[in-house]
Amino acid sequence: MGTMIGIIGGSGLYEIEGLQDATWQSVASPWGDPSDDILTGTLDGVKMAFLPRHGRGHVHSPTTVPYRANIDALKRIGVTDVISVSACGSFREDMAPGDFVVVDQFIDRTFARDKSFFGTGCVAHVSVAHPTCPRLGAACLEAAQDSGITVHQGGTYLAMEGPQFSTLAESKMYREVWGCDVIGMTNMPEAKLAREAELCYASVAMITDYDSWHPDHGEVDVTQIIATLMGNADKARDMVKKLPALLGSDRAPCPHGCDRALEFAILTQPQNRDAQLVAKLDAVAGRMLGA
Ligand SMILES: CSC[C@H]1O[C@H](OP(=O)(O)O)[C@H](O)[C@@H]1O
Ligand SMILES: Nc1ncnc2[nH]cnc12
Repeated sequence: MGTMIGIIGGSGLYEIEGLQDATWQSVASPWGDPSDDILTGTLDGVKMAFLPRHGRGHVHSPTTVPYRANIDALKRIGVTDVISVSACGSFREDMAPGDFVVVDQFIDRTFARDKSFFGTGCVAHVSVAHPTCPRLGAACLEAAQDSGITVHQGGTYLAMEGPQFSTLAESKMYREVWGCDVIGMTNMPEAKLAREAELCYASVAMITDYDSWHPDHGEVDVTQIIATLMGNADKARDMVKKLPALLGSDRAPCPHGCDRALEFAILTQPQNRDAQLVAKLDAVAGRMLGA
């Protein structure tokens, strides 16, 4: 099977440049409409897909991003590796605005989103102990370093519901008690859904601010975030351009098993499965369900 890199662009990253045969294509999903059309093309001989998470023109809030449709649509068009690029606040002095962090853990505090493709009539329990793919994360780290970006390896991302930013008390708790490194509003349930869909997933946080805990920086100011994002977006595009050469067009089975996550996860017996749900799972779990 060939590699197809899927980039989910967060706030400030609504398109990427340099794709050969670039086309915006509409992808229908049984899970609803994705955030936008998907830009497909080729870069250095590797197939690429780009989906702006909030839609072009920033239409979807973190709560209303159609996470299931997005992951389903990416898998449906053949994406094998998903890289999320997201604007994030920082809980660490040494992770400064302008820096990137290759996130490897999450704490999920979101509560108003559909978090699974599975449910009544087809129950599955996948492991998300290690929610990101180390192979893909390593490629992102190298791509960022090669682009001259100050990038940190590893970090815990607190996923909050939003859309309001954190209170000072929350910010201090996430930092001092829970030991989180960065905060954002969108990587959950995205990472969990990617695992259910047996896709490798890596997350690159572009630091835009110090959230509200920092005594010298006061509260989060979205105009400041946007200003930082404008500088970050070009860096993110540079990083993306380096990824195809690092990942290559031939794809071996994931050494960490991301592409086999459903192997022993589906508990509902074939005779007890809901036919409609099984049909909706054709792209996500067709390998296991034979749908
Ligand atoms: C523009 S500030 C808040 C907004 O930015 C982040 O979006 P994304 O993760 O898609 O880059 C954050 O999660 C909020 O949605
Ligand atoms: N401080 C912050 N909190 C949540 N999401 C963010 N996105 C960018 N900065 C953020």
